[in-house]
Amino acid sequence: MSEQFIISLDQGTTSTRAMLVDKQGEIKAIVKEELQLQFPKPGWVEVDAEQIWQSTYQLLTKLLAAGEVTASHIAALGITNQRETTVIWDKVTGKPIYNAIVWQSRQTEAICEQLRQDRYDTIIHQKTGLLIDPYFSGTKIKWLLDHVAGARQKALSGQLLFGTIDTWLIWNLTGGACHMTDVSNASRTMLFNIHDRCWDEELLDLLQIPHQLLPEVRSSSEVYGKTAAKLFDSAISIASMAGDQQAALFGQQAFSKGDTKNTYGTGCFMLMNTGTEAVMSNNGLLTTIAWEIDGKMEYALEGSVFVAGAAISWLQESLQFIETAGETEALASQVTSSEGAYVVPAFVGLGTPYWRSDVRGAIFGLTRNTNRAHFVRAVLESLAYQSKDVLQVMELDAQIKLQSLHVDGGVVANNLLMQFQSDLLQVPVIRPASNESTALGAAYLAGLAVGFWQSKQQIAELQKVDRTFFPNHETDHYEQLYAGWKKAVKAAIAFAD
Ligand SMILES: Nc1ncnc2c1ncn2[C@@H]1O[C@H](COP(=O)(O)OP(=O)(O)O)[C@@H](O)[C@H]1O
Ligand SMILES: O=P(O)(O)OC[C@H](O)CO
Repeated sequence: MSEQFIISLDQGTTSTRAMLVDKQGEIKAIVKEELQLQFPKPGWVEVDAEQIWQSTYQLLTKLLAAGEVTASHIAALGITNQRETTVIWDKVTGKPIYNAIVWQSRQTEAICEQLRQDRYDTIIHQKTGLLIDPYFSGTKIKWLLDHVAGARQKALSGQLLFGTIDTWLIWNLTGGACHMTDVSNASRTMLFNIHDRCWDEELLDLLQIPHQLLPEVRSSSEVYGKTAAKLFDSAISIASMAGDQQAALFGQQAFSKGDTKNTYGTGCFMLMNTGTEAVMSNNGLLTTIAWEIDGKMEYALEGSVFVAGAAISWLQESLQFIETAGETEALASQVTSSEGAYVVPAFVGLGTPYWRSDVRGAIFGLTRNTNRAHFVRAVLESLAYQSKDVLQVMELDAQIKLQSLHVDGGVVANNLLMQFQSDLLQVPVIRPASNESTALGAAYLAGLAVGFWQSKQQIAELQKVDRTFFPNHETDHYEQLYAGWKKAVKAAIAFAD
């Protein structure tokens, strides 16, 4: 049998998934394993990096068995990963010196506050496209070197290696032969100059990070190396690495400037392809590298909503208004509007474009008539309003008018919300047939590198749409609703002030 599949490995925050993808872009087998996060102190989020590697390896073995194939049937393996999460390990023993610090973790807030006070905001934004925040890897590396006994000394003597999860996995998969990352992951470290395409010496000095700790930065689609002989019955080429949000953009075939996707999971991540131009935002969006293919780097603007699906989980788990997330659609359909009720689910503050971590959730416009259906509808609508908040500044910064929005993530099963999103934005909302855009993106990038697919054009032809939601053109009505949302957000901010 010839090489029939690409393996796509999607290492996310709460789970790892591995898939076999065929030439038609169909997923032929999928296996998944949950991960145990650790919360050692309030606001800290960590995970056992060794567990990530061990479970990934087991999952790959399981995938081959589930698909009834051997490694010789695999054309290439692609890696996509939760971004920013930081691991430092000893290159001799291969053991991490501490847990991986997860992107959500706030333990480096004090380091960030110092950088803000020292007025590094502008320089960091200009060089990296990012804002100073514990979210990104740079301050997490500094924290590890400062807090783990002996780490700084070992780092200086070249004994330690740093990596985001892509790097940690490729290093283990290749038996230590590849200490590499790709440009999309590097662009989330707050150490990478996204214009000059290199680790930035000034930022490394600022955070006291020795250069020898850092991986070599490669493109997102090329053969980096092969899996170590001991792992599978034959070696598999590893041919893509990409951060999961960028991979989702690629998986949605958002190849042209202005193409935009929104992933509705726990939070929302919206990315717009801005082509070869790194558009710098004046409104709190991040500028990030989308991917590099054949020496050509492309960029994206990114905005995030902290609470999206998490608000649905809140209805289910904390308020017990619903038993399953899916019920929200039938419930909200019982009414034609929220009748003036607005829920601002700012449980952990507001992200783009407000960046107010001190704001908390609020409810407005209740009447004696407001019932469960109105309330659930208001929560669903809040996801669409928050996405519009992000998109408005994105269009402004990119000087691009959105033509349609590609969507993915667990929440997009909700037809009522997708229709409302289309009405509110006044553009078609396109839901793909497969909800695995992230994994498909990594598969496509790997497939391009080994000739499994010949071109982006060929990949674009694989696109299968489940449903397109077209806008209802009562624009005044939706503008009025949105104006109400803006007032609600303003009032929630005023309450925090
Ligand atoms: N039909 C639905 N309507 C609204 N929300 C939903 C629906 N189905 C799932 N969700 C929500 O989607 C979220 C999970 O999406 P997922 O993409 O798996 O998230 P993540 O990758 O961030 O863990 C949960 O918060 C869940 O409540
Ligand atoms: O693992 P996910 O899908 O929640 O994605 C996490 C993001 O990459 C964080 O930037």
